[in-house]
Amino acid sequence: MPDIDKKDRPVTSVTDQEALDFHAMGRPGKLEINPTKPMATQRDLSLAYSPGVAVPVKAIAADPQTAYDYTARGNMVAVISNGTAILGLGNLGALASKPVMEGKSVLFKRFADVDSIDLEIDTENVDEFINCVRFLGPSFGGINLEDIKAPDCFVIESRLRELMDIPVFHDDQHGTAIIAAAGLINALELTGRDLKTTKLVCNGAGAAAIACVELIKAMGFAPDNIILCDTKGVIYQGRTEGMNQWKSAHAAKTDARTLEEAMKGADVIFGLSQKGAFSADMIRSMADRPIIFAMANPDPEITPEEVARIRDDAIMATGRSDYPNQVNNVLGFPYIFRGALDVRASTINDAMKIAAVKALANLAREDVPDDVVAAYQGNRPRFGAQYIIPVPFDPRLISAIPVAVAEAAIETGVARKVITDMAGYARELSARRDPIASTLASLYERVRRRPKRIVFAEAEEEQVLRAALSYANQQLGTALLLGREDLIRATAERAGIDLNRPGLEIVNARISTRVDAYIDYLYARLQRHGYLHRDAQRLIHNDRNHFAATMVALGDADGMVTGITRNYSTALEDVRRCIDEKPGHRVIGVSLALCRGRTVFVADTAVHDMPTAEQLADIAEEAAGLARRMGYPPRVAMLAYSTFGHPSGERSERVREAVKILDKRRVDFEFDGEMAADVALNRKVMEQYPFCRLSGPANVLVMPAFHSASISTKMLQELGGSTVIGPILVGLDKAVQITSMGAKDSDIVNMAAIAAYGAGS
Ligand SMILES: NC(=O)C1=CN([C@@H]2O[C@H](COP(=O)(O)OP(=O)(O)OC[C@H]3O[C@@H](n4cnc5c(N)ncnc54)[C@H](OP(=O)(O)O)[C@@H]3O)[C@@H](O)[C@H]2O)C=CC1
Ligand SMILES: CC(=O)C(=O)O
Ligand SMILES: [Mg+2]
Repeated sequence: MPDIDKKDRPVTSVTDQEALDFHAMGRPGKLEINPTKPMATQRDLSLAYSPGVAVPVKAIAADPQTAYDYTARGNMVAVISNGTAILGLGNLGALASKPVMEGKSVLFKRFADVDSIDLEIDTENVDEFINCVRFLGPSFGGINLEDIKAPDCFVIESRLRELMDIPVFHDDQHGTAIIAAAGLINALELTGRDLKTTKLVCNGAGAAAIACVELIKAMGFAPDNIILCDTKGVIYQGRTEGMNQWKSAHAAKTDARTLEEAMKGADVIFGLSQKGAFSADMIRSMADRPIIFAMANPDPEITPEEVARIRDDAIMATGRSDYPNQVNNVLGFPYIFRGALDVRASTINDAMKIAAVKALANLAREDVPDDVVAAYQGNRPRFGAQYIIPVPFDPRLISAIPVAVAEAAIETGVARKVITDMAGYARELSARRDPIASTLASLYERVRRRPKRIVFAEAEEEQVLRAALSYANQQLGTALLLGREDLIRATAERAGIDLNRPGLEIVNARISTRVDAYIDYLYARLQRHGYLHRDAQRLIHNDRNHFAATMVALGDADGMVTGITRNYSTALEDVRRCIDEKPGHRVIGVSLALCRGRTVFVADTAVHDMPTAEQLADIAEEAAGLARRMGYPPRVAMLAYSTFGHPSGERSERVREAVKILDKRRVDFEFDGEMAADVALNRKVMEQYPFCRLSGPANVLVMPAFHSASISTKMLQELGGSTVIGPILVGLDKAVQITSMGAKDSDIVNMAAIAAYGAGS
């Protein structure tokens, strides 16, 4: 059934060195802590600390529930491990588990806006561990236990659940079980199987495996149809070696003694064990249309390619994000805790888990709406063998799962706060999620499906080489490294970059056979602009930007990225000598500012110094077009210092005029102005102008001039903690992106991917 062709193969998305560099870059690790209140003045200090802080102290002492109102507790989850079962890597200790735990904390924030901190506890003694965690209750709204080996994890979790009055949830058990159960329900439906008669083998009898088996039994799976295996083989009734009470509870009445024997004729196999545990023969021996969930991380028990070589009727899932059907607890824990925290649940009970299973399974069966297609690489997936479970970047997860979990908590009486307006709650949840991550992820995915040849015009620079390597490693296409070969090789050697890997090609301008064609092309364009033939020769021979842009213009590359060694406007002038604007378009720069869950497009941040009214209208059209292509229905605010005529002034006139021009052009997006930035961005302030035609806060801000665009985006970045991507060049006839000088390798690769996307991926 799965059609594993080239595009579905896992991309070796990162090298070991890249992973280390990523973690070491900037502030080491993946987390930092930021205050949520101003701490600038004497008054702030008096409120936040002594004497003001005494007031909430007394309020909490009088009524502990008010801790949810006056402290961060209600949105704070601890991710706690002792590192005894780190992914499928085994017991590597508390300290080594820190990157995974920081990662889980980041995922809490990224996907569900839950604040989270990792705590690594350096003991394998169960009692010590419990004692360490049990007293942390006042600090957190929930405890997410992670990567603790079985059977210790069962004792730890159940004792902590008794001792603490906040949710304690061992993610490897219940998170995994919830996702696996949701995927299984859908796979059974697709293969026409009945829960009660399906035969399942689960390889692994640890934390994840035992929880999966318990949950699916609770959902109606016949206990006699399940066989568990561990390193000693089948867990059968009467076995004594390597047993514990949790394994015994699931010991099967069977003559099978090995995994190989157990798998003969099985309908479903769960792998929650170790890399490579399933052989080709085992897969071959399964029933027709088998369901194979190889969930070990980072490497599955068997890969989808291996399965595809053996049979074509399987439904295949792994724990990885680089294959279809990712069965991984990342789909669960952020959202389950979100729902539990929002109703101040005292626990996460079975009803809440089953509600999450159903919500997840149902979501995969729903039609994927237009505004979500971006999360699915631009393709609209349909419920089927290659799509049994939503992808982690599906923006619907944030509203679907927490609502189901919160409702179940309220119904079962474990909620300490009742939400009555569930529809309003769902809307609030959606607003917590910033869609840019999905946008960028889907942009990368689209490029991966239609890879492009991108010239990296400054390939003698180390960060450009790193970006090129990352571009190739992520299978976005071929990175053409433009520069002097000896210098590129010297830089690569210094940086430890292997230039022989596929996807990297050096283009040595000096010996290129295309030089004459490039000179002729450039001379033909520039001869009536005061350039001699030898000027064109000089530009092609000596200037990387002209060479690269001409390569793109003549179709020898799909796009280019430059900007590290030359300021933006100079690089743009170089490019414009070689490439025109797209007919009917205007070249502008648009910056994406991502701030506190919001994304705004700011234009023009690159080209027009003091645009005329006509040019402002063009800028609005170009920026709205980009926003729409990136999945945001544009709401354009034409910004000025004044709002709808007040205070009046000559500088706002241009902006008012631009609005009239857009009216005349009958453009197909929302726009209004002139207005000040607070009116554009703040719903409450906008409500003071009931005639304003924007249906909500603007997401495209057209600035009255280059200086205001540039100053405001840079201030957002430096003072507002925003991430700013761009300026992204739009309106050119070919795909060219220019980074800022000194951009990091990750910025450069983003721009290269945006160029590749612009080239028609
Ligand atoms: N996709 C996902 O979301 C998740 C995947 N996992 C993966 O599941 C695996 C197990 O994790 P977890 O349950 O936390 O770890 P545990 O340490 O609690 O359990 C590991 C279990 O796997 C068994 N096992 C190990 N190697 C083999 C093998 N070659 N054949 C049969 N059984 C084997 C062990 O057997 P024994 O009892 O004999 O020692 C043990 O029962 C890991 O690879 C992990 O990455 C875990 C959580 C989530
Ligand atoms: C995904 C996860 O939690 C694990 O593999 O342990
Ligand atoms: Mg884990």
